[in-house]
Amino acid sequence: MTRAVLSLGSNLGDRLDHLRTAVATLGDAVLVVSGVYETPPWGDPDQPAYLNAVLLAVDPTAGPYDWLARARAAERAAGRVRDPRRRLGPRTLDVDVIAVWTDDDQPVFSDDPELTLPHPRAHLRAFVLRPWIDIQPYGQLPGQGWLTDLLTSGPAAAEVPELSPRPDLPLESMP
Ligand SMILES: Nc1ncnc2c1ncn2[C@@H]1O[C@H](COP(=O)(O)OP(=O)(O)OP(=O)(O)O)[C@@H](O)[C@H]1O
Ligand SMILES: Nc1nc2c(c(=O)[nH]1)N=C(CO)CN2
Repeated sequence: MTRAVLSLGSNLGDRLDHLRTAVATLGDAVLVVSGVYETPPWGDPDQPAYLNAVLLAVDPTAGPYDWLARARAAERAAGRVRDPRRRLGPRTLDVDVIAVWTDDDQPVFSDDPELTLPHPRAHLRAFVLRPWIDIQPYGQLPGQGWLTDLLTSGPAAAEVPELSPRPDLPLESMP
């Protein structure tokens, strides 16, 4: 399995630093990183605004569960503490596995609660789709369709105007 789209989110502490920790932890597998967006909290409104970004990672040796393990390692590196009473509550870093493709470019589908693929709520989240389309303008969310369609007429479309691009917060260091 080679290719994965991962989403990054942070709304506690030094948010940009936490996103950078995720990119650094994923290391050489990272192919391209989106710009950063400031986004209102989704699903649990009583918490600070998030910084969100999406990245495309490639590693011929990584299977789907390796991407999950790397996502969890990045969250640990950013000191994430889980609050079991608040599933969508604030966090230093959240790294979700949005979708994975095999060597021959076939999307992976899984209904394992430990790793559901594609991520079951990705199509509802402008904070995932908007940064993703920056790095893959012709991208598709497997099982849901074109990113362009999801962003213009899907359930996430209404939230797009609430996202603020933050070009002043680059995730990757300039050459
Ligand atoms: N595609 C996926 N990416 C990340 N975690 C997943 C995925 N599918 C299932 N999980 C499982 O979801 C559980 C909860 O993960 P987490 O606490 O990061 O959820 P969350 O980020 O708060 O909520 P959401 O999944 O809605 O973004 C984890 O135990 C993980 O194994
Ligand atoms: N804007 C925004 N809202 C969220 C986010 C997130 O990354 N961005 N993550 C959540 C839990 O996964 C819950 N709500």
